[in-house]
Amino acid sequence: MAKESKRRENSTRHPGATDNVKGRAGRILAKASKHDTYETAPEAETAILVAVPDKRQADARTQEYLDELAFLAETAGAIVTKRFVQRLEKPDIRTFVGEGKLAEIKAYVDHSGASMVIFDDDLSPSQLRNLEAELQVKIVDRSLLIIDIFASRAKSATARTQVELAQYQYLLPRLTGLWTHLDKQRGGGVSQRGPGETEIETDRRVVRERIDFLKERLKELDKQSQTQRKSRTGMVRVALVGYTNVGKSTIMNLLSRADVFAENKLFATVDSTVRKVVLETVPFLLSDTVGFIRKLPTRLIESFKSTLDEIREADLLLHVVDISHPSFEEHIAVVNDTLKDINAADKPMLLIFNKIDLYNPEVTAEHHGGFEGMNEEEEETPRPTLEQLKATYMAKLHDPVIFISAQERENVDELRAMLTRRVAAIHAERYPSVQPISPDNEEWQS
Ligand SMILES: Nc1nc2c(ncn2[C@@H]2O[C@H](COP(=O)(O)OP(=O)(O)OP(=O)(O)O)[C@@H](O)[C@H]2O)c(=O)[nH]1
Ligand SMILES: [Mg+2]
Repeated sequence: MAKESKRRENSTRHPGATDNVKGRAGRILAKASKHDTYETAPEAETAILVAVPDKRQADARTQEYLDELAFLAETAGAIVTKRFVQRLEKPDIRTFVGEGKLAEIKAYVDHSGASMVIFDDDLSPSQLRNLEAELQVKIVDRSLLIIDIFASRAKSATARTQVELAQYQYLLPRLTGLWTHLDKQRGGGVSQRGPGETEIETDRRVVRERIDFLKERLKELDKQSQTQRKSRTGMVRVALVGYTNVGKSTIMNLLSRADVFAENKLFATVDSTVRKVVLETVPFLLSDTVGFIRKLPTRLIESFKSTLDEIREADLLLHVVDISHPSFEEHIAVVNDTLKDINAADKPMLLIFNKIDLYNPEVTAEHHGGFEGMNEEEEETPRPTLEQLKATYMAKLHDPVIFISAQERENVDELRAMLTRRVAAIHAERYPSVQPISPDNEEWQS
C-alpha cells in the first residue's frame, strides 16, 4: 500500500511518468505535444486525406469538406498529396474504409512515402489500431488534428492547460482500446492477469490523475479570471463569435485598434482577447474568441470552457460570417448549434456578413476545383446577389444583419454606428436612472 501510494506520488510529480504513457501507447499524440508553433515546425510531413461520406451527400459538399480538412492539415504543417473518397452507408467497423479502398490507400502510401493518413471523422480506438497496423504510418483523425492545431496555437496558461486536458481526454479511451482484445480473450479472472493489463492499468491511472490535476488547475485559473472579470462588471460586454477564419480578429483589430493575430489559417485565435473599446463616448468590452468548426469535438468544447465563458457572459454576440465561402449557410448553422451546446444561444445577436469584396454570385462550388464524378448540374446552381441575400436575411431573422468587408473597410462606419446604438441601448436598459451616455433614440435596427 505504502509502495503503491509512493509510486502514485512519483507519477504525478514527475513529468516523465506521463511522457512514458504518451511514448509507449500514445505515439499518436507525439506531434501534438512536440512542436510549439506552426512557424518553427520542422520540415513538412506529407499527408493523405480520407473521407467516407454517406451515399446521399452531394459531391460538391464532399469536396468542400475535403478542402476544409486540407486547410486544417496545412494549418498543422502538413502537405496534402492525395485525397481518397469512399461512399458508404456506414463506415467499416474495423478499418473505417472498406477492404478494397484500404488496399488502394496502402498502395499509394507505399508508393508515395506519405507520412500520415488523415481521416475526416473520428476513429474508434480499434479502427485506429487496425489502420495503423495495416498502413504502417501515422493515423490522425479529425479530433487529433484539431487538438494538434490548438496545441500549437495556445499561448496563455489557461489555453495551454485546456489543450493538455483535451489531449489526455483523447488519449484515455485509446489506452483502453489498445488492450480490449486481451480483456475479451481472458474473460476475467485475477490469476490470469497478464503484464499487459497491469501496465495499461498503471497508464490509465497516470492519465486519470493528470486529468484530475489539470481540471483542478483550470479551476484555479478560472477563479483568477473570474476575479478579473468581476472587476469589469458594469461594462457592457460584446463577443465576436463565428466559424474559423471568417475575420473575427480582423474586425477586433478594426474596432479596437488592438493588434490581434489574424491570418489565413484555421484557428489563428485560440486564446481569447478582451479590449476596452469606446465608440462615440459609448464604452464597452469587446472580446475575440476561438472560432468554431463543423464536428468540433465535444471534449474540446468542454475543455475550453473558460475561454467560452467570454461568450456565455456577453450581453451581445457579433456573429461573423464569411459570405464568400460556398458553405456559409452551413457555417451559420454550425455556429448556432455550438452556441446552443454551450448555453449561449439566447443572447442578442448581430449578424455580420464579412468579406463582401470576395463575394461573387457568378462563382459556384466549381472554383474549389472539381473532382472525378462530380455532378455537373450541382455546380451550376447560381448564387444569389448580395442584395437578394440581404433581403432574405433581413426578412428571415429577428436579429439585424450588416454586410461589410473588414479588409477593404467597406461599411465599417455603418457597423460602428449600429454597434454604438446597440451597446448604448443595453447600457440604458441596465442603468435606467444613470444614462451617462446619450443613446440614439431612433430604432437602431431600422
Ligand atoms: N478578402 C477579405 N479577406 C478578409 C476580410 N476580413 C478578413 N480577411 C482575411 O481572412 C483571414 C482570416 O481572418 P481572421 O481575422 O484571422 O479570422 P478569424 O475569424 O479571427 O479566424 P480564427 O481566429 O482562425 O478563427 C485573414 O487572412 C484576413 O486577412 C475581408 O473582408 N475580405
Ligand atoms: Mg482569430
